[in-house]
Amino acid sequence: MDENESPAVVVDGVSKRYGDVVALDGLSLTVGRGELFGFLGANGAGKTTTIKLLTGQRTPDEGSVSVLGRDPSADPVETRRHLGVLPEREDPPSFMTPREYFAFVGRVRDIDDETLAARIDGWTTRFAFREQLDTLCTDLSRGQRQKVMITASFLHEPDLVFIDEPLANLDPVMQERLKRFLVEYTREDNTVFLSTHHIDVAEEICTRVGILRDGRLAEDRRPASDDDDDERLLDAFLDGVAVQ
Ligand SMILES: Nc1ncnc2c1ncn2[C@@H]1O[C@H](COP(=O)(O)OP(=O)(O)OP(=O)(O)O)[C@@H](O)[C@H]1O
Repeated sequence: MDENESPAVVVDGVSKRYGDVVALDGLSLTVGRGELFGFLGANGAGKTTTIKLLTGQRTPDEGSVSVLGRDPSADPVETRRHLGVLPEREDPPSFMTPREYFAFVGRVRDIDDETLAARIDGWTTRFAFREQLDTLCTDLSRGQRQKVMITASFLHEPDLVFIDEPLANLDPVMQERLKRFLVEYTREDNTVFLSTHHIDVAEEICTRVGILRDGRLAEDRRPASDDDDDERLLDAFLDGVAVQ
């Protein structure tokens, strides 16, 4: 299959252990191009592990993964050129300003100066942080640092973006703007793989949702809309969890 026709993400029978801990146990999952895929699961369910496998930071013990038709561990640097990644709990370099950090990202991702300037302008407008562009990242608030990280992960407008809990630390207005952006971005046939605990957000914006449980995909479905009788996502999530 041509790389441009292959699904955005394929996980095929993947198992991953850390010592005695079984993080993934025969996980299979396919995400098509243009989907806004919500990846849900309890703490420790294996969401971050899955993203690490898909971004070439780990290799499966069994099974295989492919992103955009490529094996990410075979050539992680080349694969990453086509991906955006917003890792959980990561900050921009404390010793750089956002402008310097974006210039660095622009250089390694081959973005020309004019395009880079236009994209930075778009993101600083969307997230209202133009005035912080020349402040050292160490002096930014947590939400401001999160805005910088989100901007950096989308700067090269990759075909596929993995974002882990992107709404963390954003105020409600910024959350709304990011949600709208994600919907628009995937309408242009880009794919977003959104790992989150915000079930309401997944229900609101995702085109498909997977719930990870016991290292496998327990649910793979469209979110319920207000006018249908499908089980709500929260109920589907709670079905597999012993609530005390
Ligand atoms: N480097 C590691 N060494 C040992 N165990 C690990 C390591 N990374 C993850 N694990 C274990 O693997 C399991 C899956 O962890 P993972 O971080 O993938 O879960 P998660 O779904 O992202 O959780 P959360 O929602 O809490 O972020 C957990 O039991 C975790 O303790």
